[in-house]
Amino acid sequence: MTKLSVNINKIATLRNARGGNMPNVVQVAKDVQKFGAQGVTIHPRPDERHITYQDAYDLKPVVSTEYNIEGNPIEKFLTMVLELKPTQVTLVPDAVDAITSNAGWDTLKHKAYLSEIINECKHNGIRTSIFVDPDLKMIEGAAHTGTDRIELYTEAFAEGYGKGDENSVKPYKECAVLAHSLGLGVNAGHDLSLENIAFFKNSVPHLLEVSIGHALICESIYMGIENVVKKYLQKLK
Ligand SMILES: CC(=O)[C@@H](O)[C@H](O)COP(=O)(O)O
Ligand SMILES: NCC(=O)COP(=O)(O)O
Repeated sequence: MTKLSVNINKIATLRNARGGNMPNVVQVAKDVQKFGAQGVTIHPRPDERHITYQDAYDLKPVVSTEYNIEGNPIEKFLTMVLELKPTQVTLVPDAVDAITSNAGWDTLKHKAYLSEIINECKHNGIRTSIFVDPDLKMIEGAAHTGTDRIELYTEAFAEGYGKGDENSVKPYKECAVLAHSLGLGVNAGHDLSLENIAFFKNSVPHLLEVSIGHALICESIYMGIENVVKKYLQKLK
């Protein structure tokens, strides 16, 4: 079984459009867990354009499943993570002005930097994961940082698969096999959807967790969030 962690960034995007509290991100986090999701993911960005740092604190008491906080480990982010002690922190090298995450870490170039942060998080009882492109060299580099897990950046797969190229999953399969052999847990995320998740899950071994947000919320507009969460759970069995 692969766990589903629902990324609720887009619920906050909608809320922020009017400045009130509708939809309520805390209530949505409670509900997706009630519908069966095994985790809640947030990715607060420095400009707080969707999930805010305050949301991260407000969500802590209601996330009874796995709480996964993603982000670039700038000082403010790291302070918050060390205070909140979520189940998992996923380190993502996103630029301040990036519209969304668009690359994984260069784990060779940033080995010392990542190792230091990972060590600190692990000392505080937080599981660590680092966002990486499906590149065998980056997986080997990740193993040398001491991280518990990697998160495979799945945009290239989603794009290729969407155009009918089933071979786009091959590098992910190879990276997952290597990561597992090196003792790393394997997560994945970005642009996964009801269209591509079953193929990805059935092709990539050792997949512990997927975090899905953008497509899941879009699909929920038409099908309802309870129904959509349950459809993902069915495909991830
Ligand atoms: C790390 C990652 O893959 C992202 O998908 C991210 O967590 C989503 O962030 P946005 O909601 O800001 O696009
Ligand atoms: N880590 C990926 C994530 O949380 C959600 O990405 P997306 O489904 O919003 O592209």
